[in-house]
Amino acid sequence: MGLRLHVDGDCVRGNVTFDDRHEGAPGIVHGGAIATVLDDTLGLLLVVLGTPAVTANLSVDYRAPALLQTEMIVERWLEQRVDRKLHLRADLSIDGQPVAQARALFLAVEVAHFEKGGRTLLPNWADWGPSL
Ligand SMILES: CCCCCCCCCC(=O)SCCNC(=O)CCNC(=O)[C@H](O)C(C)(C)COP(=O)(O)OP(=O)(O)OC[C@H]1O[C@@H](n2cnc3c(N)ncnc32)[C@H](O)[C@@H]1OP(=O)(O)O
Repeated sequence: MGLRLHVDGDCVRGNVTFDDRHEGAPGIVHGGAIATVLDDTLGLLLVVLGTPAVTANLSVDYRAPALLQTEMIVERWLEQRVDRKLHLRADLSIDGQPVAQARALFLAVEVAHFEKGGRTLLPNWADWGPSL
């Protein structure tokens, strides 16, 4: 998806441009592709926050048609943390106009949680960022 991310204080920002592979309705990005970007890229925010965590719940408000071949801005930040529960936001916009807005509940886990996937893991969570 050509996603480029950078850290800006406690916020992670990035640019993404969807192409024909991500088409849903004619000329419009599939909602599942949008949800994937909003969910999956929250991973870098978790590295910034220093907290391994996984998505427990994700809800997306689709506010305007997301056009193919159009650069969009993705922004993610922590809204609130209560014990293991991280309430995160992720927004997608074009020229400052909202396209999609996600609210997610992530639950903090031990890095060992990811061993269930059977991959060899980097032991230090802070080193996971570049793998995005
Ligand atoms: C840079 C690289 C980064 C790589 C990692 C990035 C992560 C990418 C994001 C993902 O896409 S992760 C993949 C999709 N998600 C998952 O695979 C998660 C699958 N679910 C689980 O593994 C477990 O359900 C989970 C760890 C989320 C929770 O199990 P736990 O046994 O640890 O918690 P528990 O069920 O006891 O619930 C703890 C609290 O959270 C609440 N809770 C759990 N699931 C909830 C839910 N879905 N909605 C609302 N609340 C929920 C639950 O009610 C409870 O509240 P209280 O403490 O107040 O009683």
